[in-house]
Amino acid sequence: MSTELTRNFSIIAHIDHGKTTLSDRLLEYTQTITERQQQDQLLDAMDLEREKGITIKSHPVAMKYKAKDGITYSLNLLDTPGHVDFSYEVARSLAACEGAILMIDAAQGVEAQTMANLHLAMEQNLTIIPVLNKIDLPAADVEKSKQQLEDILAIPAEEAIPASAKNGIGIEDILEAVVARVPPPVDNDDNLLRASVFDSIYDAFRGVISYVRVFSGTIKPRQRIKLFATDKTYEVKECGVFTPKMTKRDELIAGDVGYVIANMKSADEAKIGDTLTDSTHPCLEALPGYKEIQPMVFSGIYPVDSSDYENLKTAMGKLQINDAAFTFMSESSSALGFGFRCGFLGLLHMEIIQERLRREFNMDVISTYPSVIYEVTRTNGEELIVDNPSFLPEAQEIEEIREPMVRTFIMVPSEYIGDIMSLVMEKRGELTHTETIDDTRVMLTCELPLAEILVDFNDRMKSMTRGYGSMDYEHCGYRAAKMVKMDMLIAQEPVEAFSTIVHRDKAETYGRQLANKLKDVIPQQLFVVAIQACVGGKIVAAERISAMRKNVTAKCYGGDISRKRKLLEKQKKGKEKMKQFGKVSIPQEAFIKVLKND
Ligand SMILES: Nc1nc2c(ncn2[C@@H]2O[C@H](COP(=O)(O)OP(=O)(O)OP(=O)(O)O)[C@@H](O)[C@H]2O)c(=O)[nH]1
Repeated sequence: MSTELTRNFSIIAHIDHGKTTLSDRLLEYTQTITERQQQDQLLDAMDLEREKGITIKSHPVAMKYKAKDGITYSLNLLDTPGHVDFSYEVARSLAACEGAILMIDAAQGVEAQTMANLHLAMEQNLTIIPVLNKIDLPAADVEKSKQQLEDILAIPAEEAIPASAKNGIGIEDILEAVVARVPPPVDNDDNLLRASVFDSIYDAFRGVISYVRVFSGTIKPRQRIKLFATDKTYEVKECGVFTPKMTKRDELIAGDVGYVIANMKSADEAKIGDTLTDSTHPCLEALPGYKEIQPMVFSGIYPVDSSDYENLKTAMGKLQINDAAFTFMSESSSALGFGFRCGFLGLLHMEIIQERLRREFNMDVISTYPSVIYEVTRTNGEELIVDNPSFLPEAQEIEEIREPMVRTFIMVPSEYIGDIMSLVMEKRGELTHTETIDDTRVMLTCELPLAEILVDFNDRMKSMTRGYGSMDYEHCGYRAAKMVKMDMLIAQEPVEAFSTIVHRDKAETYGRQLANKLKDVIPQQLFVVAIQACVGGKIVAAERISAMRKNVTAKCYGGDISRKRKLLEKQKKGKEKMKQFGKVSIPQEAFIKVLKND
């Protein structure tokens, strides 16, 4: 079967540049959906996506388009998430395409994520169609955006298509460009089935649904298929395409983008990036690019009320079914009780999971300070991966610790360069490249430790630049660093919920901040309590809480025994909510306050 009339493409853009609006307009123009079916931003199906205004999951859709040459083409559009946490999904979706529409808001110009997403598309050798969107806005400056295309992205300005996704301007030009410029898929002539799984979801009624791009051969119901990563075989129950609703087809052929339902039990059996083939006539090699998604950021999530543990576990299980990138395993902490160690793709992903636990499952949770993954070489040559400070070996057993680094693109108005550079220095980063974007803006490329941008980097960059800065990052390997484990001792007892892995040069400052906070939240005891931040047995910061004798019955002179007893009862109850660390009792709220504040 010929793939001559098929075009597979994605839309990539900086957040808010109009990707979802353009997708909707393309569906409307090709009459894939009627205007009546059309709701605003149809492709962003999840509630949270709508609320946050960002696309999280990729949604493919098949369209028929009768071009000016009179021929009807099959167009497959793969929507991609805009945020860097999900760049793995962007890369997978792009691998299923031959072309990409690069959208640029003509009022804003090229932004940090425009660059990052364009790099991903160029790595896959895709044909790029630049679209200058929002030309209806008075602030739109098409000429300036064209100049930026040439200067920054090295894309010829005459290739750009001016458009307004909102008002439906330029839509036909975009579709014509897709047909004319994006090459049709190349069919492998051995006819063996090769399909790449670029997403999989779990549906309560239909089980696991794998989103696939067929590169060669065909998929049909009742065919036996095999997945490369697991070597497991399945029988195809149904296959079809997205219109955007799932629509059954008799077969999927080379070049098609669609879905396959086989008898799979859980979403992680159909791993994203895996290759699917026929089990009786398999292809010999998997398609390139199979890679497990690795969570980059870890944090403990604990139920505030310990009786919610089982409910929390069930809720996390449900979330994981549709989000293979989220991982969790049980862990316990003497301070927080039983909970889970969770892995995320990045901070936004972490925020989304926490928010969904609260909203969709009504869970009141507390999460510990986020940590990255460290690579550790022991003095005996053994290699370790450490995502939890408690598992870091003793300092004398460590030969080297390496931390994950990110290449960060920061686009800011020129007058803020100085401020941003000091922020980057403070965060142990290095400026590697500066480029002038236009007469008012520059783009700084920096290398920074991931751990340093986790918490407040983006917020501080935004407030420093009064909201005019934008940033994006990509992972760029590991680098050796002087990392140490810092313990907090309260009355000489280490409290592991507060242990962290920090850079040696920052241990004092961080230790002082934490000791100070703890001093405010730990109640006075009957004796002096020392709070000490300790690195390798050496105290780097300390605070003390003075002693107090809290005699709750002092005011009850005379013989009011029942009142006295009541007060003592009350005091006892209060104690139950405390956690005992050696001689000191710390109330649960103290942990929540310290950990939540960070
Ligand atoms: N004036 C104007 N506004 C537009 C146009 N296209 C999109 N918008 C608006 O820009 C905002 C962002 O558009 P979206 O389509 O959600 O952007 P997106 O790129 O899909 O965003 P993410 O899904 O977060 O990556 C919305 O408020 C749109 O209504 C346009 O051509 N003109």
